[in-house]
Amino acid sequence: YLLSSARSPPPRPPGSSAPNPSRGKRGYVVGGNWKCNGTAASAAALVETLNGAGPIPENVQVVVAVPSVHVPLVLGSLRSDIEVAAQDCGANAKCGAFTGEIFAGQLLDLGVTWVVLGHSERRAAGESSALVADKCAVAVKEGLRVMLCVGESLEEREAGLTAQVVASQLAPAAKKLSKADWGKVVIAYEPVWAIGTGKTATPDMAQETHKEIRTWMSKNVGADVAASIQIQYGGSMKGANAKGLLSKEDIDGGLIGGASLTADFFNVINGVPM
Ligand SMILES: O=C(CO)COP(=O)(O)O
Repeated sequence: YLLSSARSPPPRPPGSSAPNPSRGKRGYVVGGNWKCNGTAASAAALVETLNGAGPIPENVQVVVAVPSVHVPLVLGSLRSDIEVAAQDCGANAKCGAFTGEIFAGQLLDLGVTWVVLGHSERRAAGESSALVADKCAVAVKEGLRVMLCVGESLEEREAGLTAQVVASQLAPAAKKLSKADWGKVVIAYEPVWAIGTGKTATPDMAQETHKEIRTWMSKNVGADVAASIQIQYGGSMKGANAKGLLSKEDIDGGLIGGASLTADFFNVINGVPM
């Protein structure tokens, strides 16, 4: 697939947010998931808000996941130190007769550098972890970076199944992806009960699951990958609660829904420890 990126390359290569010496090699990734919100006019206004917000700290990589229909508008107008993600892509490994799908290579062709995969709202619409893993493999092969979302329901948490659920969501990806592929992946831990509900996991609850994810990755993919992979927290994260979450050892950023549609997104970004 011929790539002719419409956007000049981002100033920082993927994955190169500056390290914080106290946390090994990992910098932070803060994603804004706009979900299925907005019009062309409101997307343009949000771009203006982001363009006018202050500088981004050295140790943070910022990405916004915008509705596919708004990708060209955002790529053409957004400040170049924020990267652009799609919210999904197809499992098809090429262009062709796949009505309604978007091939990962088509996203790269536009200048999109990331894709969110396996969001709970897509899983609720019927996506299996096996399908999500297939999509991850195609996306990474084409050169996209992936935010791979996992997370348990309230029922599962109350039954003590959180660690098992996230492991089962990661397992098919672990079968499909090589260690090098994992270098292109960020895991977003998003407990379903915290998404859009105003109920945030406490920093300690989130840290516990992030640590379990890292331990699982160490056993099932490799200690090196586990040590370097960035794990974002998502679920009612906003400026007011970001600092507490981001101060935790295994929380390497956030994936922000509602608050990413407002200037509060930058309060999350600025909540990252220096
Ligand atoms: O789903 C989310 C990000 O992907 C989180 O959404 P909220 O921040 O609106 O809870």
